[in-house]
Amino acid sequence: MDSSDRTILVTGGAGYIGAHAVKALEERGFQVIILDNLVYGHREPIEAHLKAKLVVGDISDRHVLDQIFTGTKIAAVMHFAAYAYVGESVTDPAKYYQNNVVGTIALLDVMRQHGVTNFVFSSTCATYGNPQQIPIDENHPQNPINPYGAGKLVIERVLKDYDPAYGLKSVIFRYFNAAGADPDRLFGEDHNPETHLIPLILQAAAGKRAAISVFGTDYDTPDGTCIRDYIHVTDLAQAHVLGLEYLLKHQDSQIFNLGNGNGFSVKEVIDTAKQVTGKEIPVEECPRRSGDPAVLIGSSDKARQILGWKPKYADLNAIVQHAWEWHQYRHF
Ligand SMILES: NC(=O)c1ccc[n+]([C@@H]2O[C@H](COP(=O)([O-])OP(=O)(O)OC[C@H]3O[C@@H](n4cnc5c(N)ncnc54)[C@H](O)[C@@H]3O)[C@@H](O)[C@H]2O)c1
Ligand SMILES: O=c1ccn([C@@H]2O[C@H](COP(=O)(O)OP(=O)(O)O[C@H]3O[C@H](CO)[C@H](O)[C@H](O)[C@H]3O)[C@@H](O)[C@H]2O)c(=O)[nH]1
Repeated sequence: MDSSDRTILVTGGAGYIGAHAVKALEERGFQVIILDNLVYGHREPIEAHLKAKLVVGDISDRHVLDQIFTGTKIAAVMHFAAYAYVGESVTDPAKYYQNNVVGTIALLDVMRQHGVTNFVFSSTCATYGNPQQIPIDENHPQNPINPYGAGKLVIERVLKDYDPAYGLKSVIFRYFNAAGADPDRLFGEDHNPETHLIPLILQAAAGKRAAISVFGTDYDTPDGTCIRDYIHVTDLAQAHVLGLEYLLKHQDSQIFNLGNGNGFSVKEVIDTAKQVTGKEIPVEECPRRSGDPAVLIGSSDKARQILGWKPKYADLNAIVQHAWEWHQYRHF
């Protein structure tokens, strides 16, 4: 790999996980072009804190993609761009299949035309559906229970078929619950609307919302609330750099879970946030949210063994602490 082979196209790089990944790529000496339509992404922190060139455009815009691939030799595409609201995917599945499936296939078509054959894909533990055993490893059956997970699974299948047919090599990451923020406070989780547990708890701690709703207290878990595997976004970003380097070196398609292998209940996350923030966090007990499995915990042994990935911030305290610092000190 010479220096001209170190430019990576990062779609969705102005979003939550994408921005952290671009930071990690730049720290590792990669050049980055971000393609983001800014429907959910944020321009300001990208332009303030990253060297990457931001192209504002859509993954399904063939013209924009042609310009990017013609202008620069792209070693790989890291594909974060997608819609990611599970609930909305149930009420408006067309929006999800159009963007996450049709849009991704359009991107893959243009890559093929330009001879770009390395692809890193953001998949999700939502492709597994209701777990048959815990922890979930990569061989667990995949039976998604919502259109968001189903669409991600379609792309996993497309990638499986494109490898032998077109030589398209991919690393697929199935994330568990991405959380936390950049320890240097440059980026954080800034979804609008926000649906994820930790940022909503911190909004309640900051007095920006009246209370945190706890969706279900009658699950078959020790305290009756759902258990999830929270993974620090900086550790996710690091895994992407390792996955990319593995792909470029070995030209070998792989699938990896990314989680910590530890589960925390909703009540435990709220208790941790109380300790970290020193604030009262009003709680409102609510009915279950439809489609939520009681427990989701992943085994990431494969990523540890093959990629040498070691999460640096596996402790829930650090995850919540970094998220809280970013909430308090954010500039944008
Ligand atoms: N957040 C999680 O816990 C989680 C878990 C599993 C998988 N994922 C996946 O990780 C990826 C990133 O998630 P995130 O939480 O950072 O979401 P995000 O919404 O913060 O980032 C997605 C980015 O993609 C951009 N985008 C969407 N559609 C686009 C299009 N057609 N063209 C160009 N840009 C487009 C958005 O503007 C946004 O900046 C997604 O693919 C998501 O499905 C996220
Ligand atoms: O206000 C809230 C928000 C969430 N929860 C609970 O907190 C847990 C975590 O919920 P999140 O919405 O933060 O995340 P999910 O577990 O729904 O995450 C799923 O959706 C994500 C997409 O946003 C990713 O795909 C991820 O891999 C997938 O597990 C769930 O038990 C949920 O019921 C609450 O009790 N109150």
